[in-house]
Amino acid sequence: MRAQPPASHYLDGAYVEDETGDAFESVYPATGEVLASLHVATPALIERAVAAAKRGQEQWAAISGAERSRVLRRAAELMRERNEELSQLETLDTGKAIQETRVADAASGADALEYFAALAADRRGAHIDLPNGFAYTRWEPLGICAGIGAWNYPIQIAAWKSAPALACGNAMIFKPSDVTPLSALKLAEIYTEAGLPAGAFNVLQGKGPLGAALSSHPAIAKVSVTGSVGTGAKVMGTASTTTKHVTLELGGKSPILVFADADLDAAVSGAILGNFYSTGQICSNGTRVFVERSVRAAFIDKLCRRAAAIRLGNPLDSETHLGPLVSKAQYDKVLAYMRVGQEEGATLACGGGPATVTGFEDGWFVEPTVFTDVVDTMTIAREEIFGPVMCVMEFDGEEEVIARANATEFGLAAGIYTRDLSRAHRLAARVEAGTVWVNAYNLTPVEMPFGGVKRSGIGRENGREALEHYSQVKSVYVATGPEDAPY
Ligand SMILES: NC(=O)c1ccc[n+]([C@@H]2O[C@H](COP(=O)([O-])OP(=O)(O)OC[C@H]3O[C@@H](n4cnc5c(N)ncnc54)[C@H](O)[C@@H]3O)[C@@H](O)[C@H]2O)c1
Repeated sequence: MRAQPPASHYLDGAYVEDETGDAFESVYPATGEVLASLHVATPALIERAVAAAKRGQEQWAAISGAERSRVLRRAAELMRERNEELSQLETLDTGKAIQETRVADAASGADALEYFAALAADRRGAHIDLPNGFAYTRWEPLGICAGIGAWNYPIQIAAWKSAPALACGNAMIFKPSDVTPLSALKLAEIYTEAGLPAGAFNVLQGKGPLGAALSSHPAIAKVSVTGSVGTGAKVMGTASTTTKHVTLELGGKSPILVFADADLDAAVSGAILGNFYSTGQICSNGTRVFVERSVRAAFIDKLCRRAAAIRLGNPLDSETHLGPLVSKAQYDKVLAYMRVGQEEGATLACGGGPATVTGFEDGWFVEPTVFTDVVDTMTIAREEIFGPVMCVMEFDGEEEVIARANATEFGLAAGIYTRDLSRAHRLAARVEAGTVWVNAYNLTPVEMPFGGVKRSGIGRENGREALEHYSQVKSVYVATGPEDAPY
């Protein structure tokens, strides 16, 4: 199985290769087969990308908002037309089941392009009346922005970052994760075909050191990273050396609160989607499921019956629910957490180990896993696992559960299942999270801002709020009368 792109990088409107950069490979997680061989960007290539982005940004920012909107809309159309091709590529690169990638990856990226296309044409400042004149504000682009992606939603992340950046008149240099390097190149092709000026969107391949080089480059004004809390902290440190703007979309250990009055079937669906979708590799997953004591047994019974029906299999088969984990490293990490959970005394209600899929014996498949009798201090209840591993805990009453839900360094998301809407709103205000779902979980429409509090991040993607993270306001004071000098 091959998915070799014409070259490793895309800059200044074309594919570019530089074989002097270290070689690395992208593999299909279901079989371990090599999909593509690529090279890491060299320092010379980084400089070429920065020079191209500077030219591209000047040209792009000089055209009208309405024109920028047309280009982004055309790119969204192309993404939708190519959804099947892009979904297959994403499934090969990530191992995620095609039934997911068809609806949640390029399609979600196209939503972002469309949404920010609409806003591109409507960027306007304020008029402020003053005693001796007036002031007005101008929203201006930042310049060159760097985007750094994680491997779980490669093309979606590239689109969620580049769409608001481009809408505001910036250029972007995007670095996908080296684990999933392929689909961002396809997005670059689409932008060029849609009429984006050369250099306004570039893709450089590489690992941590390339991310660090972009985060410290003096000509780059902003860096937006999606990744782990540790990486976010490093990026913030590096970016501080040149006082860059940062957006950090980081990890989580989010709570789902299930009250006794909830629709239990809906709560079980939320817990399943919020733990097993994308084989559990989602930042906002609700991996700590707190269930009110009186419904605990019924909840676990329904949950395990539903989990047992999850189909692991060929990721390219439309009937498959779950594919493998993305890499051997992630497979080893998730299995280690499954062992630690048992060693620390949690009860294994279902799953708990590697899974064998006929015809894909070399794939990195693991069983959807539910631990019960989990105590808040256990490792599996505190650390982000990033695999299909759910912890179920019981609670008695609102005060107890909100304190326990908030007792974490993370603050990405939370879910509340109850029929008592006063309680839902009361707790939505008290839970420390960037996004709260009431009687739903893990839905991220582009119209709604998304991001974390506490160590889960800074800044927001999506929604109108994202534009403020890709532009800066300039105040212009205009005097309409004489100014008295005090001396
Ligand atoms: N909040 C969100 O929106 C969101 C979305 C998806 C994933 N995530 C998080 O991402 C993590 C999983 O993805 P991952 O394993 O690819 O994360 P990671 O932190 O290992 O890597 C993320 C990206 O940062 C780059 N990087 C690594 N070191 C760097 C450095 N020193 N400077 C600059 N860049 C550097 C990597 O090459 C990669 O492109 C999880 O913690 C998950 O919660 C968050």
